[in-house]
Amino acid sequence: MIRLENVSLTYNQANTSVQALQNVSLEIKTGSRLAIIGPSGCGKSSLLFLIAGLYRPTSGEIYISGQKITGPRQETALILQDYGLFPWKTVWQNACLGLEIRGVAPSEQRKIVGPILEQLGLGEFAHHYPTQLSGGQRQRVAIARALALQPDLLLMDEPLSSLDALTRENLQDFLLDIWQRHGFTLVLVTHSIDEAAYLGDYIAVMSDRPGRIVSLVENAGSGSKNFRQSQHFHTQCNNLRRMLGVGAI
Ligand SMILES: Nc1ncnc2c1ncn2[C@@H]1O[C@H](COP(=O)(O)OP(=O)(O)OP(=O)(O)O)[C@@H](O)[C@H]1O
Repeated sequence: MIRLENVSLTYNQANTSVQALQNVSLEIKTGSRLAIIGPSGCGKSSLLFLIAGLYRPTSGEIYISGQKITGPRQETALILQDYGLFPWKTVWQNACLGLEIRGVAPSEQRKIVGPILEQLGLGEFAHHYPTQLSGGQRQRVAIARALALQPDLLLMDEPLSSLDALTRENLQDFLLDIWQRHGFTLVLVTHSIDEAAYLGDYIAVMSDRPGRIVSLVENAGSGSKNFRQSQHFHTQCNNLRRMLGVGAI
């Protein structure tokens, strides 16, 4: 269980202060998929960085499995929008990076990363560089790098936003598949109403800045591949659209 208790965050800079989040309280069940959606600048990424332990709340507390978060934890993986791949490293080297930083021996890295690249359909691209890959393949390398760390919590910030619609839908299915196989908790920030409704078994809808959770929507039925074609999916998208206000994001 991930628990946020009255979390607020204010960025203080030289002469200005910006309150990004205000009294966010939220419980995320272990093994669930939470999609966070809200207007641009409402504090979604900030919330993700707080859960990752990269930022500290100005007030309030965050607990993961009962442990108060005071910094990054080994079992949390974070994937950013630009994927964070090093262009001068191959797919294999990029996928091994997290393990290398943790000092895992190369022989062990091979045992962990080999099967993951195969599973993600990247086996034959192991010696390619990121510039030689499509956007969808790059995203899968970033996922491979995260999975190599065997996370129990995967945080993703707008992971699919730069991809074309078809690749995006394929990767959404792919993400569900990976989630089913690996059983981590998934917390995903997205601008896309469809994506939130397709991927989240819970959807946290945020207000304008300072961001608050205005609604936590249960999204029964999501997680199956034919959900996108269902009436329930379209109803859910319309509900979210109403909550966010047309043109709000
Ligand atoms: N490091 C920072 N220093 C100062 N202000 C920041 C910092 N990071 C974010 N902010 C401000 O905090 C607010 C929330 O930003 P954040 O990136 O969390 O929002 P977001 O909902 O993820 O935005 P978007 O949907 O546009 O990506 C914004 O007003 C932003 O300008």
